[in-house]
Amino acid sequence: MRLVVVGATGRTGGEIVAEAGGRGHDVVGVATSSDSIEDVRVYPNEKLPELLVEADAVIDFTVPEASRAHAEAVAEAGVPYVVGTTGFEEAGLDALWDASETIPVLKASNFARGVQALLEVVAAGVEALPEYDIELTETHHNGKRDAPSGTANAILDAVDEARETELDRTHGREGDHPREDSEIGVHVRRAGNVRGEHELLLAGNDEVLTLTHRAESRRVFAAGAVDAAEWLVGKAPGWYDFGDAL
Ligand SMILES: NC(=O)C1=CN([C@@H]2O[C@H](COP(=O)(O)OP(=O)(O)OC[C@H]3O[C@@H](n4cnc5c(N)ncnc54)[C@H](O)[C@@H]3O)[C@@H](O)[C@H]2O)C=CC1
Ligand SMILES: O=C(O)C1=N[C@H](C(=O)O)C[C@H](O)C1
Repeated sequence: MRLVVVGATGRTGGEIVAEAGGRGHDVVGVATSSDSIEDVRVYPNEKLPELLVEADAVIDFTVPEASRAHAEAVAEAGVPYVVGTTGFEEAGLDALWDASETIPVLKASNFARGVQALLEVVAAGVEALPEYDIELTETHHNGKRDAPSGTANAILDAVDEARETELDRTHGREGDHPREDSEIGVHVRRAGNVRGEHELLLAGNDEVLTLTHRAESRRVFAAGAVDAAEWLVGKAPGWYDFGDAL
C-alpha cells in the first residue's frame, strides 16, 4: 500500500520508512527538512495534501502542533491516520477527535507490543496490591521534548483505573516532603540515547514489585506503527488504540 510517513526524517520516522519499505510498501515522506532517505523522497509539509490523494494510510510521528495541523487535511482526504506523536496534554486532542468522525484514527503513545502487555500487567499488579505505594520512573534520550512521556501518562492512567481513583501525581520531590498515601511519584530522566524505559515500582509489606519495559531499538515502535497502519485500512471512521489492532 501507499504510505505517507509524516516525520520521516526523525529518529522514529526514519525507522518507520525502513520498516514499511522492507515490507514492500510504497513509501513517501513528509518532514520539515525535505531530504531523501535511501531512495525515499521526502517532501515539505505543504505538499501533504497532494500526497494524500494517492495515499492508503498516513503515519505521523512529529510534534503535537504538526499532528493537530495535519489531522484536518488527512480527514478531508479520507485517509486512515496512525498517530504516534506524544505531548498533546497541553494542546489537546480535539483536532484528532474531530478527524475520527470521518476517518479511522489510531493513536498510541507506544507502539511496542510489550508496552501493551505491560499495561495489562500493571492493572493486575495494582489490583492485587491495593495498599502498596506506587512510584513511576521513565528514562529517554536527551533529545526528548515532552515530559513525562506519553507512555508514562498511559501507565498512570492504567494505575488510576485499577485503583478506581485518581492518585495525586507528584512530579519529583525536594525539601521537606514526606510521602502522602494519595501520591504516586513520577520521575523523569533524560540521558544519552536511551530508546525508552518505563519502570513501575509497588512497595509495601516488606516487599517490592518492579514492572519494567525497555525498548532496545526504535524498530520496535516502527514495526508496531506499520502493523497498526496495515490493520487500520478499511476500518470504519472512529477512534482506535493499538490494543484494538493486536
Ligand atoms: N508512539 C510511539 O510508539 C512512539 C512515539 N514517539 C513520539 O514521536 C514523536 C517524534 O519523536 P522523534 O522521532 O524522536 O522526533 P524527532 O525530533 O527525531 O523527529 C521529528 C520529526 O517531525 C518533523 N517535524 C518537526 N516539527 C515539525 C512540524 N512543525 N511540522 C512537520 N513536521 C515536523 C521533523 O522534520 C522530524 O522528521 C515524539 O512525540 C515522540 O514522543 C517516539 C517513539 C515511539
Ligand atoms: O520520544 C521517544 O523516544 C518516545 N516517546 C514515546 C513516549 O513519549 O512515550 C514512546 C517511547 O517511549 C519513545
